[in-house]
Amino acid sequence: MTSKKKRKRSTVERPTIHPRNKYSDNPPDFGLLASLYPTFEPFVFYSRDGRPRIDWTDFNATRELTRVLLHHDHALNWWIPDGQLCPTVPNRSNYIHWIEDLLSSDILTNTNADGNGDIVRGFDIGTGANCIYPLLGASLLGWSFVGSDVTDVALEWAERNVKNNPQISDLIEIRKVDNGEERSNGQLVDGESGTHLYDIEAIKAEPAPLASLKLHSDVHKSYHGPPVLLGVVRDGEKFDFCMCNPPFFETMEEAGLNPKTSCGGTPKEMVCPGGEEAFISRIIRDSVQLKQSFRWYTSLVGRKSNLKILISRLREVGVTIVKTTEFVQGQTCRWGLAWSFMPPSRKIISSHVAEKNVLSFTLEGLQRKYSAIHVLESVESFFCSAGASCKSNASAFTIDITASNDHCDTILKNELRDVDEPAAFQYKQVMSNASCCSHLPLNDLSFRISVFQQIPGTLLVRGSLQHKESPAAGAFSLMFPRLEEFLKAKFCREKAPVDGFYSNTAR
Ligand SMILES: C[S@@+](CC[C@H](N)C(=O)[O-])C[C@H]1O[C@@H](n2cnc3c(N)ncnc32)[C@H](O)[C@@H]1O
Repeated sequence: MTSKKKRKRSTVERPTIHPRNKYSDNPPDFGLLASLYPTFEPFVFYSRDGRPRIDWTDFNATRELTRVLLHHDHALNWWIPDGQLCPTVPNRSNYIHWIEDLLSSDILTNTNADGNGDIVRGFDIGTGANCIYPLLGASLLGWSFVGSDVTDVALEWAERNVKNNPQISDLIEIRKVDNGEERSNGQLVDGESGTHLYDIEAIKAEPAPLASLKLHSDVHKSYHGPPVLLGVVRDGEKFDFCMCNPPFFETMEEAGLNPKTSCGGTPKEMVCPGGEEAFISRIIRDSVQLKQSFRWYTSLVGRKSNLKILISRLREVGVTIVKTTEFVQGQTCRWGLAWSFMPPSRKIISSHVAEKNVLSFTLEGLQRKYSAIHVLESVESFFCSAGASCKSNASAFTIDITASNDHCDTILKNELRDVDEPAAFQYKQVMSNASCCSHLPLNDLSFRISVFQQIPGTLLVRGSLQHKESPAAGAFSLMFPRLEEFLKAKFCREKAPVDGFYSNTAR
């Protein structure tokens, strides 16, 4: 086995996780679970360093892991049929804890859905056969749920998973979404036609006149599928929140199958026309009608470019608040998006300064021959060529960089000579460069660049400043766009479709 293939267990490699997550201090111990659960034991093997592992590309192994974790740590009985989307328990728990944070924050006036301050009531849009969010929310926090879905298999298995847990079954209702043509609130709905945690944005949106529900951005992607909230939420119902892990993709090819994991997922679970942008836009449109029926509307978002589009839609419809968070899960990054129409209970102060400490961009439409490791090497050459010190961790896909004032100055004063020369990457001096920064603060700048795979052909590059209060933070903000420019020029020059996967940088 090469050294690259050896994956070291370290705090960097472990998914960053919510501090209240059961697994934040105690990641699942496969060895212990194998000794306790004979059905799990055949899936565990030991690598040369003696650590117990499972084959993440084996659906049966990931499903059995989820089953034993839910049993061992949450006292839940659970199962799904072959091929259905298999949730990872630590990751799904992060979303639950983020909602818990939203509900307990003093951002909104603190009246809960049932008005008596007791039971939290949630709505899980597309609960799936696995019914994971209601099961976790009910067992961890005593929340009650309506879990909706459209497919027979999801409804049947979600019901089974609820009934097999009598201790919480009273808390969960599985609700069928009619897949036919129906009218709701006067709208025709088409029938047939998918850590750490920290806020990256907290904005108080300006209410906009709602003369029409037609959004400017509707020209991009629209949803033509079964009802989502409108027509599913009943008259007079109130909820504290809704949550959703939407069908992310527009086609099954786009969904690809991450060769590193096998979490299953049928086309009906993973795909919807218009992908997540269209699906979440429908939730937004429904929320405009349902307004204060929910205190918080939330959804997962799989692509950062969509997050930006969706935030601008929310600004258009006059929500009172938008919150976002980033869920880092191994090499995958997802975002949480939350909004409300409730009056905020206090003035929200923009976390603008904090945002500058974490910057990111996506590289979309990567040519097939390139992977995260090539991007990582180029990041290294970008900074090393300016003299900065770089310590890379290929297994965690990160590079820690320390740059002096002079190194930053070199980067900011220069432009790329030829991005096709990766090995001998050079800078060309441009003395008249207007954006150069020759009077940077003297402290060294330390930051980490991480590369995450989002979906096949799309990588997320994230830079995080190690010392948030560093006086050199401004230099970091100036250098990062240079890195983006460099990597995009090198890796995303070809915008042609690659195996059915299209770049959407122009959106
Ligand atoms: C990505 S899966 C999420 C399943 C589960 N919540 C999880 O996180 O593993 C998306 C689910 O949404 C369901 N779905 C698609 N359109 C829907 C709609 N209009 N209303 C409710 N569920 C829908 C699919 O059947 C699928 O079960």
